[in-house]
Amino acid sequence: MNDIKLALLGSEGVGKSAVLVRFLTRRFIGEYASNANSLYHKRLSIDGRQLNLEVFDPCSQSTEARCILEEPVDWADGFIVVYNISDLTSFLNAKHILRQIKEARTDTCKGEAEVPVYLVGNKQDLCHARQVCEEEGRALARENRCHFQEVSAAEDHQEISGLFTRLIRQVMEHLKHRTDRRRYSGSKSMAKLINNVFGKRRKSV
Ligand SMILES: Nc1nc2c(ncn2[C@@H]2O[C@H](COP(=O)(O)OP(=O)(O)OP(=O)(O)O)[C@@H](O)[C@H]2O)c(=O)[nH]1
Repeated sequence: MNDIKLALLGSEGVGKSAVLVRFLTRRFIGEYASNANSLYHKRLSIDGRQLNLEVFDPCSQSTEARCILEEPVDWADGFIVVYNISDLTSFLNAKHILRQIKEARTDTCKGEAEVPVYLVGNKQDLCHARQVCEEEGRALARENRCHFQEVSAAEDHQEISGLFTRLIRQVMEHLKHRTDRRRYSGSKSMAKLINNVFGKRRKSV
């Protein structure tokens, strides 16, 4: 059984939990308690392979989450960086996060292929209030050599399911070719890191 670890990053209120819950449950839930970091678990099968998926959804309100990239960036096998297309500040923050991931990974994983990252512009249904055009998102993704997609967690399941599946496939490929496996395991698992640093809150969906 493969273990796949993903982290969702982005500004407060961009819809990280909404995107994740759409993928995990197919439902859109309007409001989430968002005062704690969460680790979600799901078993799934992709291309006939059984996977244990763990997704870290940090609470961006917590001061701890702001420095989340400083410590456990090495934990995740792949990242989803989310911004809100109707909020330019969240896009600028996504840019900053992409840079942080790149820098952290360059320092710790020299010589390895780049970690798979998906840049996601959420709240596409709010295009009447759009502050970031699709081309800007695409260009930022190109610059950072990552995938890009605009979605609406409020309105669509298909696109979100598709993007998670593509990212997971890419992660499986990446792990297969990774020579120096630096993944945390056992006592250094993310669950323990989160429990130690942020307090316990784990979810199964
Ligand atoms: N219109 C619209 N609203 C959305 C969409 N996705 C999320 N929202 C709303 O945006 C707000 C924030 O969503 P969350 O999923 O809690 O955002 P988050 O990024 O997890 O927020 P933090 O946990 O505070 O960092 C909620 O009111 C959601 O209902 C979307 O695609 N369209």
